[in-house]
Amino acid sequence: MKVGIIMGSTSDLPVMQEAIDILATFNITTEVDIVSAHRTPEKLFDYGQNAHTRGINVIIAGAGGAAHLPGMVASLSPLPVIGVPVKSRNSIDGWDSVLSILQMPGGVPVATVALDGAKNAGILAAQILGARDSEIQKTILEYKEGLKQKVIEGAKSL
Ligand SMILES: Nc1c(C(=O)O)ncn1[C@@H]1O[C@H](COP(=O)(O)O)[C@@H](O)[C@H]1O
Repeated sequence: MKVGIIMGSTSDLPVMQEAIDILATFNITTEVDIVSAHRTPEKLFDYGQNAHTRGINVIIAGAGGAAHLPGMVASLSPLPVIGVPVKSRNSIDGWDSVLSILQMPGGVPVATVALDGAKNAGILAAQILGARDSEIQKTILEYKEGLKQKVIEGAKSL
């Protein structure tokens, strides 16, 4: 089981690192790459058409600005694509990225997380894999238990 994590630019890495990190804590293998629909269109086509043949099960795609990367990958790949809108430099407060990833036409879904929500993208990818892998699902249940305990402990310290 492997998650492919792609982003439009190395400048997205500080945000996308959170997806890489959370998947590492779940012991899920990731393959990280920079792919841009605008700047490396041939690489985008190759990635979208072949990711599923290379053993990738879910794709997380992050991009800022006119964020065409997640939607274009979704148009080419049979895999589930999770889109991460990134609030990049010169963005219109991140709305440019949010809307261009969220508002996909019918037939080509991208599961869009919150602005800079790479951590949730990683968790969602793990949950998708966990639907078919009981070990991963167990890890997710433990993670959820940890969240619950933190809230309970926090409430006790009030
Ligand atoms: N949205 C896209 C795509 C794409 O969608 O193909 N390629 C790069 N970008 C975005 O441009 C922003 C600025 O990139 P630079 O920092 O490299 O100028 C980044 O957030 C990137 O995701």
